[in-house]
Amino acid sequence: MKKSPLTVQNICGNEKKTTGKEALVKLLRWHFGFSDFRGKQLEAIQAVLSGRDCFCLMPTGGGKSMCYQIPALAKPGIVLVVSPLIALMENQVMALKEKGIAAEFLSSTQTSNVKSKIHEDLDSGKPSPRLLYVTPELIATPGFMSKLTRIHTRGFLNLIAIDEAHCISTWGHDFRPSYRKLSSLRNCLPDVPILALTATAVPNVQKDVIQSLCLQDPLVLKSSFNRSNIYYEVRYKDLLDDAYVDLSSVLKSSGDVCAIIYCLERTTCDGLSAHLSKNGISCAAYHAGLNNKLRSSVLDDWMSSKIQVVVATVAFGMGIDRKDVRIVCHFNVPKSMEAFYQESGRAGRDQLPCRSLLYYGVDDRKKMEFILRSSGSKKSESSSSQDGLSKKSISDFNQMVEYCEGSGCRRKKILESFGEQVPASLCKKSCDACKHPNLVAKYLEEISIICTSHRGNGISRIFINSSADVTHGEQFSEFWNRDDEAGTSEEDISDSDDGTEVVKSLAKSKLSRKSGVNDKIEFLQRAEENYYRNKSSDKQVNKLDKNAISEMVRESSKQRFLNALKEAQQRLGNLSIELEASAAFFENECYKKYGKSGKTFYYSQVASTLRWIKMTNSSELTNRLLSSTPARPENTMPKEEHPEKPSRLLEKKPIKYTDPELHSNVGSETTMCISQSKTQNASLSAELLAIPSFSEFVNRKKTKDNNNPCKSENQSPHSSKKRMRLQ
Ligand SMILES: Nc1ncnc2c1ncn2[C@@H]1O[C@H](COP(=O)(O)OP(=O)(O)OP(=O)(O)O)[C@@H](O)[C@H]1O
Ligand SMILES: [Mg+2]
Repeated sequence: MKKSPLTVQNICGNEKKTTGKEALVKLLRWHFGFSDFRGKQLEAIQAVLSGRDCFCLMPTGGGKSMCYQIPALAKPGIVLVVSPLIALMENQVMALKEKGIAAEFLSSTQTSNVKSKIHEDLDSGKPSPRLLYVTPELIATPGFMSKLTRIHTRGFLNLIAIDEAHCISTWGHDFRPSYRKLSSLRNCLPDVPILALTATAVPNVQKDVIQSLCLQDPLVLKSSFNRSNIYYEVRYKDLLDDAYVDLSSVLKSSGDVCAIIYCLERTTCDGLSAHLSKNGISCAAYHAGLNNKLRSSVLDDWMSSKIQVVVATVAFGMGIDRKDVRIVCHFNVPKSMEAFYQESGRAGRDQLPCRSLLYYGVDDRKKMEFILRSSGSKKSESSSSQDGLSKKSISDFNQMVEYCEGSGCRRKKILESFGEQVPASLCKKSCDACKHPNLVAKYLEEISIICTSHRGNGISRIFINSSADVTHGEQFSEFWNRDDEAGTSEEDISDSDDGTEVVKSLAKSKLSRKSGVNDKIEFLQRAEENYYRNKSSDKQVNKLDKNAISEMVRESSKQRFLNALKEAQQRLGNLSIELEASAAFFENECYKKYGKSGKTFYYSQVASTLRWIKMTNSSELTNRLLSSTPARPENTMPKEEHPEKPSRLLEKKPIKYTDPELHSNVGSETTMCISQSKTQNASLSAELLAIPSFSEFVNRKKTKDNNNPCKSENQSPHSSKKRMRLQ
């Protein structure tokens, strides 16, 4: 229901009282129905109403818009709002109009008829909009700047609000060159207060924003970045049989909840959206490849709950405000912690519990690294200062990798990346690493095996596959910074810019064939697209690939076994074993078991065997090496698979030792002299303990540590580190 406008003058009749809390709360209740201000809203509002500049850092969903919407209602005149996305402006203006608040926006998407009506109104003796939303590009045009100056001279311009102000900083994660031109606002309109708002600014970005906008003695308001109602979780694609199926069942089991799924590429959006729809989930794709009409209709349908799930590229980002988003899923790893924070911040804006789910894949990581490096070389070609930026984007991305691959509280990692030091207890088990530490430690162990094997591979697989023909790819990612924006024309700006930029940059490199570097980049971009297109186009091959354990992975596992055995040898003192052959033996055991199950099973076997080696005692280890695995006909096993028979794994000289640990395991006091006789092997193998599963391992370990605290303190640094991770 629309309400008639209420100004502070109506309430108080007295200009002096208009910035008092009581009057402002009345405005808030009347127009927005909220009982009180949140966080630092009131301080920001009072500062700007008193004519002071203000820099306001509030978390995503914290209510920054209110900091300029209330001032717009408190005084006659106009609040100018600079916003980076047309979709965002449209959205806010529509919501304000529904509340009976006069608001307009100016953008290239409007018809000239609509635009000229707004301009006429602005030129009139009494302009009607209380809030006028514009793009930074429009501000940069001389015509519009003189219009603003005229409005100001007539005493109608109360405040300039720069929303998503981090876009002004080249160090910000979503830099927009057009934002830099906003510095002219202070020169042309020196006495109009400026309010800069952002949710994502590390300290040097904050400084940059304040300097670039020439804020004078601003009131700096900072709130914690913590989004306590978001539960953070990472799922590992490499450990899942099918991430599509997994996501689909997560969504189904969560009920018909509202969700945003972010993907790197448009083709993934389309494919995933089709998959989810087939599984009965109400969803649609949203990306820059769709025309404006279709995009608006998807946004409208989603905002009005006609559809619950949007599968989108980052074109669907900053400022999107549907209150009841319960799940934000990143189906590909984002490029930086700031981007991740912004996007996951779309969840739970009603302050109710919600979930951030990130699907992390080692291939995705490699792909992002590749793109960041390629875009870095492209940039450094034009300007050496860009080189620093490309290094920065890689180090920004590394924070995201650490978020996924590192152990410890995810919330703490997010907050620390913004320079906020917090105790781990702050999380209150609201991330997977705090809630299920053992499980997450297990996943991380398995992932580290996969990562090692990828590292062993040297340069990205993309390069290996890049000899394929050049594709005229339609598969674009939309995460690029917007620093390639071509001109200052307002026409350049829309929320589809991301996609346009990629098209432009590809086109550019096509044109400048003379440049060797450009050629290379173009080739690599295409090769990369080709690689991923091929990868997703052939489902059959894909399925086979998914379960294949490459020689490289096997080699890397052997290497890990070798390292673990070396450590065990040091830890256990007098253990004489053939290291290389034993490593091959353990790897082969895992590989044979994998034959029966999937790739995940292999990784999990390798991980649990490694854990076992790291914690086991001499006798268990020796017995394991002496044991024959159940006989397998010689001809079914390729020779190179099992180069060493178990009997050759122990060094030739007999070792005499007494191990008290063995007593508890085999139930009798044993002083044993190992020989390699087959008979003896057979009798020993009957007494062998199986390599424990992960939960058995943890429980056994807990019991051991409880029984013998001194011993656990004396363990090697490596095992103590692991113990910390498991607890
Ligand atoms: N004082 C308040 N009490 C209750 N709800 C509020 C209050 N202020 C704002 N909100 C609501 O909080 C939600 C988030 O507000 P808003 O869109 O302004 O967040 P934001 O800080 O701009 O976030 P982002 O950085 O993600 O754009 C909105 O739905 C808004 O209506
Ligand atoms: Mg906002």
